Amino acid sequence: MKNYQLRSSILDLLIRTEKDAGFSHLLIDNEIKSKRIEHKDEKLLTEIVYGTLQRKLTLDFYIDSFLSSKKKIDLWVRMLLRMSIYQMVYLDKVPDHAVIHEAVEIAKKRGHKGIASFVNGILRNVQRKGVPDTSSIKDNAKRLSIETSHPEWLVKRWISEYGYETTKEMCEANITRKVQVVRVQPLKISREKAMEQLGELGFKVKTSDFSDQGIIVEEGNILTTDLFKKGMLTIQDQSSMLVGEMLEAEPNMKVLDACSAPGGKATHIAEKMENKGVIHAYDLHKKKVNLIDKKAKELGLTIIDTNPSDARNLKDVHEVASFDRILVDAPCSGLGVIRGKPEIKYNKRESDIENLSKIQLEILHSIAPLLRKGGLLIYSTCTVDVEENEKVVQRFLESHKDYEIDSSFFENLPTSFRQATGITELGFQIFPQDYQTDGFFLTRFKKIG
Ligand SMILES: C[S@@+](CC[C@H](N)C(=O)[O-])C[C@H]1O[C@@H](n2cnc3c(N)ncnc32)[C@H](O)[C@@H]1O
Repeated sequence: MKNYQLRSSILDLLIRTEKDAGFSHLLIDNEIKSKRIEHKDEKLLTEIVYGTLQRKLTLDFYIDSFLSSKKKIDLWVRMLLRMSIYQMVYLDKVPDHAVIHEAVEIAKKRGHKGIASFVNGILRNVQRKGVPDTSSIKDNAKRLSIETSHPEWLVKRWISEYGYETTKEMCEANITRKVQVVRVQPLKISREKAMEQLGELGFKVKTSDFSDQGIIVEEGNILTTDLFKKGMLTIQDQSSMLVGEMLEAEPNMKVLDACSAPGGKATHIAEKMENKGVIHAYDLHKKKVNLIDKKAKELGLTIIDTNPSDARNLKDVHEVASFDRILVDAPCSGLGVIRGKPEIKYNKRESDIENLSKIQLEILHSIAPLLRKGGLLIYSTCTVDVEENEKVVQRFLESHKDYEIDSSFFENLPTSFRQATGITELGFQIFPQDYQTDGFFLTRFKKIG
């Protein structure tokens, strides 16, 4: 693909992520498939799209410092400037003069000579003077917000919840690249054998500490392998694999997965159960539930019984005390997965958090009677926020005296995590900077009454 076409595709993709609030990883996948982007270009495209999105606020700070007045610029022009400055400042793959040349060509074709000369002017300034220094910004939250491209409300919120140092580390981790991690389907292939085969194909792999099924892929795209196509591997972040491990579901148990789509954890649990017993899996809509069926089919798992339902209505569907294990992997603000889905940090509002924590608690309240005495319930989210995590757990315990935090949860954690910074008496907050995973929260309750 010609440089011009590639840059044009990148620009279109970036505009779509902004306009449609689309998920960047899905848009990138579609773009790669639909335009048959060559392998060498695929890497560059992914790098520029993610990098530009991850650093949007920082790049806007740079752009605005070169504008003479509060000049309003069209979205596509701003996007073109963002992606060009991103390449000039953070990548050394393409020389600055080539980046500027391509940007000016695009500006000429999509706009007119005036816009081309405006784009040229700003980019030449960046080339000559460099980007402005942020160290003079005195306010810690504001500086961190600009330097790491997180909205100021979020930085302030995290500082008040976790302190400045942890927040800084978290924001910095969120602008690094996400590593690919896969889970082996152990009923089809052992982890050792899968790693051996991946090694032979030239992949750089290592084992995960989170799950005996996890493989970290340091280099190479797993989606193209036969192992993946034949359902021997599936993509799953390490922190989310910890749920399947800690639920301790055994063959022939009856399990409830109340918020299940797209089925990453349900299929993991089915593997742990050796595909024996039953998992009742729910999500809000048929379309979502179909995703669980699709994943189960790909992996050759047959014990997941799926149905659309609001988890808050399940107490009318199932008998009291009828489940051995329950998973509530709740809908959440997703602030733990910002590294892989940078658009989340720009689209979320602080008011969403309050609303979500209400729903999370309602789901827990309504499914609580369904667990049998002695059974285990995991509550998890892919977010980093006290309101949605520890506070929901605390409120649930206050109103359910028949439940307690299962202390063996902490003892059963893999040894390397037992002293983790995010462990409290209410659960385990995994920060994205701690193990290069998604940010994630999980805790395990035991029913005692
Ligand atoms: C974090 S995701 C679940 C991920 C899934 N457990 C996995 O491992 O693939 C949360 C899910 O909850 C669903 N959801 C939201 N509100 C719900 C509700 N009231 N009842 C059931 N599911 C709900 C969302 O559609 C979303 O698919």
